[in-house]
Amino acid sequence: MPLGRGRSRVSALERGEVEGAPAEAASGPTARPQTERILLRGIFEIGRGSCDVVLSERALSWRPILPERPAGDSKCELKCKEEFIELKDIFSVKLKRRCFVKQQGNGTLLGITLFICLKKEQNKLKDSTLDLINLSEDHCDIWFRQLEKILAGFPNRPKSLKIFLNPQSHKKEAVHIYHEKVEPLLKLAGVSTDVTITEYEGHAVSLLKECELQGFDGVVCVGGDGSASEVAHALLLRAQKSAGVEADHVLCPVRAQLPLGLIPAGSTNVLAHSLYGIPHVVTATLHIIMGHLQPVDVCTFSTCGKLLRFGFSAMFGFGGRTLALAEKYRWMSPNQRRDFAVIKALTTLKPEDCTISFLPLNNSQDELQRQGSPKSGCSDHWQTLQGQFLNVSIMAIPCLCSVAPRGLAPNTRLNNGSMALIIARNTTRPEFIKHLKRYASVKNQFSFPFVETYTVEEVKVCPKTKTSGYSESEEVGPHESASETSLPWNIDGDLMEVASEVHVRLHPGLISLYGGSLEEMNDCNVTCNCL
Ligand SMILES: Nc1ncnc2c1ncn2[C@@H]1O[C@H](COP(=O)(O)OP(=O)(O)OP(=O)(O)O)[C@@H](O)[C@H]1O
Repeated sequence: MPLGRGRSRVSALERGEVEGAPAEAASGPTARPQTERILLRGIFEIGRGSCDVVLSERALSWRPILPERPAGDSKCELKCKEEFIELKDIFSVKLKRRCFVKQQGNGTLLGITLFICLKKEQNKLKDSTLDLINLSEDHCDIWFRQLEKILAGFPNRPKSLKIFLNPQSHKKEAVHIYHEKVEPLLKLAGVSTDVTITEYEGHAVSLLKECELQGFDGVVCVGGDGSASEVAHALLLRAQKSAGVEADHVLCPVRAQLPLGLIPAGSTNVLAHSLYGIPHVVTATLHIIMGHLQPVDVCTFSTCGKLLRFGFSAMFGFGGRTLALAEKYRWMSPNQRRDFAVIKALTTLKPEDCTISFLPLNNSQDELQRQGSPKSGCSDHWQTLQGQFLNVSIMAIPCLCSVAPRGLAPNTRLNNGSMALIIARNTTRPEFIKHLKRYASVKNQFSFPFVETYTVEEVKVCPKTKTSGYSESEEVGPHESASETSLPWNIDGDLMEVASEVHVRLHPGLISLYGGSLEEMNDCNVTCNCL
């Protein structure tokens, strides 16, 4: 750790209550500034010894008080090392009291307990405590009030949350996960909650159309990708309605008014995994409590000029067919269903005949825009690919998941203002399987002659229908039912059957999610091999 001489960060936490070191406070290893104004100074027992404790504007630091020793005693110097935590890593403060069973009143004061967010390995966050022991009511009261005042001053930390919980997610454990792991931490942090248990698919959308959101600082979804993207979609629809924007034909959508937090409780948790670097419930909860906000790019998916939905990623071809098959076998367990669908889709592998047009993200084009040329006039920047494609992925976020720990689109970021367009042209089944297997390994999954990747801001995928060739913005014919002509799209894990061209546009930072950026994260360990 790059710390100043004789100063170390939160080692008392490592020694004390936290099992399984190493740990460091969530904001990372920065040195404590020396020029801060001191707010309070006093004596507390920390660990097993008395300490001189200083509360300054950004940190709480302490140094053991030791009896005087001859100068140059190196052991003594070592013991006198100052330790500190940054105040932004503290999420709650409580008075610590000893209460006996059936005791009336408050019990005997022991001191103050600070609740701290610690950063562990593999992007995990963990809650921990630091006890400042002092039996004086007056002394503790002054410190307690000052610390409470400081904690109330972090603007992004939510005080009240609207929570949507899908009881059917994954193995129907979302309710249990919420009550066991999420609710206690929210209570500890003093966050009030209003929980709605969804009753059917689309319930969150209809509730979010009408429900009162005034007084809430954020919305949280407890579930998998289907639920999470449904709530994100609903929040964005609501924002358009509030701003008087016609959502069906939205070109420049307005931002969601409230941030969204995701508690991973589904069978796939790609969104939460991409956001937190790990699909870990306590990590997700602590990001929400600490008010870590991350603007995230969102796509609009439209067909025939009408909005299908807001979303973060889509797959067409193999990815769409696999989901369509998995949905048919809902009675199987989520993992069985997924593996079975992958194998079935591989045995019936077939390419889609389509035209893909895309607008590459282009700096020179950005320059043109800055100089005043309208982007819509630059039609010659569009590029077109025509042919047979096994899979088309369009991803605004990296899409980390257990089968692709570095992400399905490892080169994109949550808010880099671009989407990854990844195309697998027609090839033999063994070659395509090799490409899929690479997602789980450290080798480059894109280094195949049939795979192409582009960084884009807009994409149109126009499938060729049996009856009428390429079906750009075409309504379904009189003798065709939508299901006969439509093709399956996987949009954020939700199945959408679309018959015509799908137009995908990127909207940078359209929603704020509680989480961290991938740059701050690390350790995307490659551990699995699904095929
Ligand atoms: N009470 C409910 N009964 C049935 N479906 C529901 C209910 N509440 C929500 N849903 C819908 O269930 C779908 C899937 O839920 P969710 O994503 O939470 O879990 P999952 O299927 O286990 O995970 P994933 O989508 O990540 O594979 C969502 O589209 C959501 O709209």
